[in-house]
Amino acid sequence: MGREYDQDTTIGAGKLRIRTRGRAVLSNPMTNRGTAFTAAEREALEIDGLMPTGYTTLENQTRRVYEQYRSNKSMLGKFLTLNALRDRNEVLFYRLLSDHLQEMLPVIYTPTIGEAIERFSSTYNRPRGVFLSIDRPDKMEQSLRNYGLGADDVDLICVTDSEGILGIGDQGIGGIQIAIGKLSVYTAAAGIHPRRVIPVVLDVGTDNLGLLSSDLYLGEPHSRVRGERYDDFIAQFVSTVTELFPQALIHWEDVGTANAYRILDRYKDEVCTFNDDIQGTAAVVLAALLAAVEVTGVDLDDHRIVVFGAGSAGMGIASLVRDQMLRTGHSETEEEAYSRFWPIGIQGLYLEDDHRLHEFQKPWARSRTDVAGWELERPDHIGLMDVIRNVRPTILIGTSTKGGAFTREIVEEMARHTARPIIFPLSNPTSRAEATPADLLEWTDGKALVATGSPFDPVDHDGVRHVIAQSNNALIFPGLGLGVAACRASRVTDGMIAAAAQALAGMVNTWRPGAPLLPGMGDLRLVSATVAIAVATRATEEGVAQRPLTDPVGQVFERMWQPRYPEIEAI
Ligand SMILES: NC(=O)C1=CN([C@@H]2O[C@H](COP(=O)(O)OP(=O)(O)OC[C@H]3O[C@@H](n4cnc5c(N)ncnc54)[C@H](O)[C@@H]3O)[C@@H](O)[C@H]2O)C=CC1
Ligand SMILES: CC(=O)C(=O)O
Ligand SMILES: [Mg+2]
Repeated sequence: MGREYDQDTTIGAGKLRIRTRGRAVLSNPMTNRGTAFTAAEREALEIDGLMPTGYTTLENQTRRVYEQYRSNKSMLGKFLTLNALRDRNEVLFYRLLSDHLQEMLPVIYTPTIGEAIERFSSTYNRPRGVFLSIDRPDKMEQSLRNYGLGADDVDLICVTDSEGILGIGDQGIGGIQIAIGKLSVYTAAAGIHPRRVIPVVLDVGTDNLGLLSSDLYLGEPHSRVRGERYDDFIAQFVSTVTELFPQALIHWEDVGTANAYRILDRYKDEVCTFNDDIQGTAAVVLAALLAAVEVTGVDLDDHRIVVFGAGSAGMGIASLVRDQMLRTGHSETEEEAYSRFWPIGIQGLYLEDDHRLHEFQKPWARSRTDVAGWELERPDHIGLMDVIRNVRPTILIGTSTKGGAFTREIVEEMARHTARPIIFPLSNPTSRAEATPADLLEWTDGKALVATGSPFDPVDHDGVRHVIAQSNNALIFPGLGLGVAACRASRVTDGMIAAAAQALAGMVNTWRPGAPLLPGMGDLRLVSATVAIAVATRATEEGVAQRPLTDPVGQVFERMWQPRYPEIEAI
């Protein structure tokens, strides 16, 4: 038996050929268009009489569902309303989202998605995505096939093992929502076709005791599997998806620190893959830093950078900034570039003899001689305040998950030694942000150059309106995915990540006091297309593009799916 419908998903919206009739047409979100079916379509699809006779255009439907959306009082209510709409009518969902991207991004993405993930099992009503259990490896291939997509039908697979969801840690099976959320952003921002993607959660258990002790928890009810069995499961996943969907880009999301770099290093030269928290974040933050550094008038190489929370995201940022210093600055050796960074984790400043450091963190650790003679608040611990006092940093990056860590005392101490302190509290969701922009601007008398991970309102200080850049990897990953799809890149190279950062940096204009350090989320479609063109161009230059790029602008725009009702043919 064939599928319920057929759609050419390779270019534009394509033509929708529908095989089913009657109520089945209305219960499939990809074929249903509610009262926007014309009289002729209603007759051909045998749905006459199954809805009111009135006809509504997509524009009017969008106005109607927007009113329904606005009537929700809570953010989670808005999230659930949007989810229900997507389950009814996917084109209408994306049309609404695209028309109100800036307003709705905080609902389908950070911060609201954090709450939706935490409450996944208790608010569950219908499945979306693929759930793969470590206890049933024999079912992996069939589960992926059951999703119903063929070898050439998939551009993107977003996968998480849920150990490090945003800043809220291990969320077990609920992590599927971050994969779904990221893929929604790919579609809304970059026009990746919603039927050419697969969200996946790798259920390897959870160490979250709250979830394990709940009767409603829907994941494997045991602690997180680690070691060889975990690695074998990841290897099986990578080989199964590359065999089933050879054109798909594998996007890793919110994998725990101990595994994120290992997985990336193991597979990045073998398959088309990237880690969003490490590489996507690095690219967006580099772009924001380049804008901030320009405002300070001090070369990037001459800044002293504290990375507070030097895990996946923090070390990814440091690596890309280091590469930028080596490529364009006056740092001649790696040692010189490394010497600009001061990484801090939960145990304090990273030191060379700290056996708790992961392999990827070791090159960043400071030597004991670097800190000899420092006056410390506590003799056995080098904390953030100690580093601020002794190093006098000019840039402070927060990727620690520790809400409120950048206190007034710390920020005032930093501001004492630098004219324009660059301070990026990047942790998500909002409750985890290391500081709020309003506080940072007040404590520095309007001098701080600020970017955040979750959205914040503008801040008025001393007659200047400071528009706060949201330095979130959402400004990068959609364009990266689109660029890879447009030229069929076989790998995601470091050069492609750097090209994405440079393209984004090129869109920033900071001449006006208080101007944001990055484009706004309302411009996400333009940003994503610009990033995609740069990525596809670099992939071609580096010889990893499998499709000739004769017309980069045309080839990228041609691939951007638009939320419109395609022409219908009843077959
Ligand atoms: N704005 C953006 O686009 C992105 C933001 N993030 C945010 O960054 C945060 C970290 O994410 P990942 O790097 O993926 O997590 P991770 O778990 O890999 O890294 C967290 C790091 O913070 C350190 N840390 C934890 N508690 C600390 C404390 N009290 N004091 C000092 N250091 C502490 C840990 O030692 C670890 O090195 C999350 O809140 C996440 O939402 C992550 C990716 C992108
Ligand atoms: C934005 C993102 O990827 C995170 O907070 O983990
Ligand atoms: Mg993430």
